[in-house]
Amino acid sequence: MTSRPLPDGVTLSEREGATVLSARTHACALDLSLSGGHVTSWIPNGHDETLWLSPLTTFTPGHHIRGGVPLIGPWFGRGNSGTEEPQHGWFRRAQWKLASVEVTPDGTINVSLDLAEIRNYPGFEVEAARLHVRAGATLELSLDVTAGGTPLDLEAAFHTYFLVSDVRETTVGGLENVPYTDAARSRTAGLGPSVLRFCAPTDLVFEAAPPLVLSDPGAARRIVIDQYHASRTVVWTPWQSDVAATADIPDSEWTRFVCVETAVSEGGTVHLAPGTTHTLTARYTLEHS
Ligand SMILES: O=P(O)(O)OC[C@H]1O[C@@H](O)[C@H](O)[C@@H](O)[C@@H]1O
Repeated sequence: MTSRPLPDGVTLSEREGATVLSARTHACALDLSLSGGHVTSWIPNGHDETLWLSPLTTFTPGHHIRGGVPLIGPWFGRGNSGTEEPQHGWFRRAQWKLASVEVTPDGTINVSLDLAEIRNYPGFEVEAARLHVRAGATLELSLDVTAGGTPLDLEAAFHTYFLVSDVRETTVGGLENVPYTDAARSRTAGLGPSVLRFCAPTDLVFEAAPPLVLSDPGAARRIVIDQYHASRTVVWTPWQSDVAATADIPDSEWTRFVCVETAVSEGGTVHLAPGTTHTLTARYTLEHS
């Protein structure tokens, strides 16, 4: 961004070498790191924290942050080939730069970040990417990805870690009869239940991205998840049995989050002609229940 002054309530600070933007307005509090283009906290006025952030995470540039909203792309997991490195692509490890920030009279914060570090991997030529964050009573995230000079089979996701009081009590509605593959169980196929509950490690890839409701009765709240230009919803929790496999999640924290990911991935790839752009959007709205 130019050297224009930041709006009232918006500050930039440094954490472990990363630049962190914090905004405090009468509509919400928002924190995001320019390393990874990563939203780490959103607290709409009248509610508690929405996003889980690992107490063991690092913000160090070049690594990825555990928790918040990791930006996945330009491939998901190990990609269509099954062999891409690093896992979940490089957007979440790259440096992003502040393109603009404004606060509207109602306290909504609009931030745009541009991908500042294009990495070259054969078959994944990215010309540009921009993240738009609109945070107030709702949080809306849009990721524009533009293909480079060759066609791009794009995979991308908002890999959002929602803070819940207990994953064992948490449910997800909106996936009834949606076909899924179960990545935790040899990719067996199934159909989503009317209400998805958690009782084991879960890694379900649903073949649609409908509106969802994440219910957290312990916190007496619901989170409405609206998804646009997405083809997949991924629901993940390592559960108690698998949490130790992820070094930057304390073993005791497994009950405290569930990932509901708005994605174009795993059979739902977007085929982009050179120079064309796809925009993936997720919007979160909190309701007291
Ligand atoms: O540890 P990572 O790379 O952030 O991935 C966490 C999880 O992310 C999910 O999206 C995947 O479906 C899981 O298979 C994976 O374990």
